Amino acid sequence: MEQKKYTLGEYALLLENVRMMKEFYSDGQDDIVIDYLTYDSKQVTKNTLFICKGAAFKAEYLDEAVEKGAVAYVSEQKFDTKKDVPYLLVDDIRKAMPPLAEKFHNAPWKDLTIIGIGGTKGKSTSAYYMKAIVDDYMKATGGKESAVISSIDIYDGVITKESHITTPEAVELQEHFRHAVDSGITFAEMEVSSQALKYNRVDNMRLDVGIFLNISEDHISPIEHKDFEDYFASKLRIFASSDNAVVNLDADYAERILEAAKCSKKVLTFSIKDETADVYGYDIQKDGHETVFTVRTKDFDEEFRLTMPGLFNVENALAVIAASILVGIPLAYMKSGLYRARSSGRMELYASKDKKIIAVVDYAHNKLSFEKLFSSTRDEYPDYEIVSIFGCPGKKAFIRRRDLGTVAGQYSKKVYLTAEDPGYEPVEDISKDIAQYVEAQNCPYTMIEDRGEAIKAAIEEAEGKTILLITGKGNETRQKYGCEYLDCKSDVQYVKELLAEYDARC
Ligand SMILES: CC(=O)N[C@H]1[C@@H](OP(=O)(O)OP(=O)(O)OC[C@H]2O[C@@H](n3ccc(=O)[nH]c3=O)[C@H](O)[C@@H]2O)O[C@H](CO)[C@@H](O)[C@@H]1O[C@H](C)C(=O)N[C@@H](C)C(=O)N[C@H](CCC(=O)O)C(=O)O
Ligand SMILES: Nc1ncnc2c1ncn2[C@@H]1O[C@H](COP(=O)(O)OP(=O)(O)OP(=O)(O)O)[C@@H](O)[C@H]1O
Repeated sequence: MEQKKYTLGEYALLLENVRMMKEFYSDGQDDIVIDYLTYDSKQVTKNTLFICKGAAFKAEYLDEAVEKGAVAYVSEQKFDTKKDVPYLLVDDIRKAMPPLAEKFHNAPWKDLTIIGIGGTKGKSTSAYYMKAIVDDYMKATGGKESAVISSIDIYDGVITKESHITTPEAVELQEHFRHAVDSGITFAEMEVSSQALKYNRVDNMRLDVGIFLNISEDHISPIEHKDFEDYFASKLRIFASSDNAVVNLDADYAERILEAAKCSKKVLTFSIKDETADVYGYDIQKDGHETVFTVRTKDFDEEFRLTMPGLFNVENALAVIAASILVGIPLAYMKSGLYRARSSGRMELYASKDKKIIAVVDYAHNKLSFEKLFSSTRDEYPDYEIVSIFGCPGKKAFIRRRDLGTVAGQYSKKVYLTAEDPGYEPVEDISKDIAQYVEAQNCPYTMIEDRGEAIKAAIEEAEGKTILLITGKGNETRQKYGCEYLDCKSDVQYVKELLAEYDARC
């Protein structure tokens, strides 16, 4: 469908109306129609309104943009461009992007039911649980597969791609929503990161439901959040954008989360501990590889099943059951969707033919997820000894080295320390940092930089029934070394190949 386009003057008026405009220089070109909006000079085409933003922005990007067809730029400062071009100066470019993006794409979010998912851990898993439920409902009612914006991948009806960021900038976000609406899609699930909330990526749109899963110390570093309060306060901002809210009563700081959620029209709580929760999960048991649990709400008291391992996933399931209730999805689709739901690179389980080795590829990489993963594995597989294989990223979230080393050391028979996006830091230095905490738990360890070699050694050296927890990379096929992303096999690929070799040997 052809979208309505606006003139430079109309964008200027918008910024004036929302009191963001500092200075407008039109050079008499108010009536020029804007055909494209971007902050990346490489993407500029004819009649683009170009956004200058970011710490790494250079004046030469603007010159390149003008050369390629930008007819005006929005910026916090004036640039001495090679060619004279109109400009719109604003105080805060991050705040200015969402209204511009919303107008350029004609507010597509208004035509979608959007479920936003926030929290330290479980966002991607819950997004795919929600998607499975919505898509079962859509299939039964003749609707289109829902759109999803997650840290794993993005689907919007037009684009399917691996993600590089959890929550895109408003310019891309609204473009994905526009694609979805134009493709006839009516539902979207999206992860809402703390960075997105801090840096206004989800301004100028509403979530039909905002889910708050949990909060634990993470993402604190010079390039993310300066401290826990900044991280937590950013996460709580999800409710300011949500019509309805879902809150985990079992989360740390639940009272403060509930207080913040009060600005939403309706709040549904969930819990596996508190019977008074609106969505109460109880009787959680294993039935073979399946997790069985019962859910009590004011309208039903029903058994659900998850085929994806991980007892902690019951919490993610309760969250999306609450969201499904809020958007009116019938019970049958909650059940069928959750039964088949999967999340790529999360709790993917592979066993050797003799069942002596189970390899779990998972994405746990902070304290909260490590504690949940290791304790849940001990409960779900009591006959197996845990051996873990993981690393930590270079130059960020330093606290993880202590937390992961300690938790893994507590639960594991042996730890293999390996590469996980080392960036500019030598893997050996990162591994040594983690190793001191593993050692403090009297747990033996080995340092093997190559992930494939580390997994291979763990399989070859396994004694008795062993469950390998291979964490932190999921299904990713790239490792960050320096500023380069180098192609590599995913942990899933390594596990499949190495278990096949093991089976052939036995
Ligand atoms: C703090 C923050 O929001 N940073 C994001 C932000 O960077 P920025 O605005 O500073 O821009 P920049 O990277 O300095 O680049 C400068 C500008 O030059 C432009 N450019 C660059 C090259 C060129 O040739 N031409 C050109 O026009 C770029 O398009 C960009 O606009 O905009 C960039 C996209 O333009 C993002 O990639 C970047 O995320 C960085 C890489 C990042 O790692 N962010 C993490 C911390 C993050 O957001 N993580 C959360 C998950 C964590 C959580 O749960 O909170 C997430 O949502 O992914
Ligand atoms: N509700 C939960 N509580 C704690 N840990 C969880 C929960 N759900 C999943 N996990 C663990 O956290 C890992 C990451 O899960 P997931 O990718 O769903 O979270 P996320 O919030 O998207 O994470 P990230 O912000 O790192 O992308 C999983 O592999 C699992 O080990």
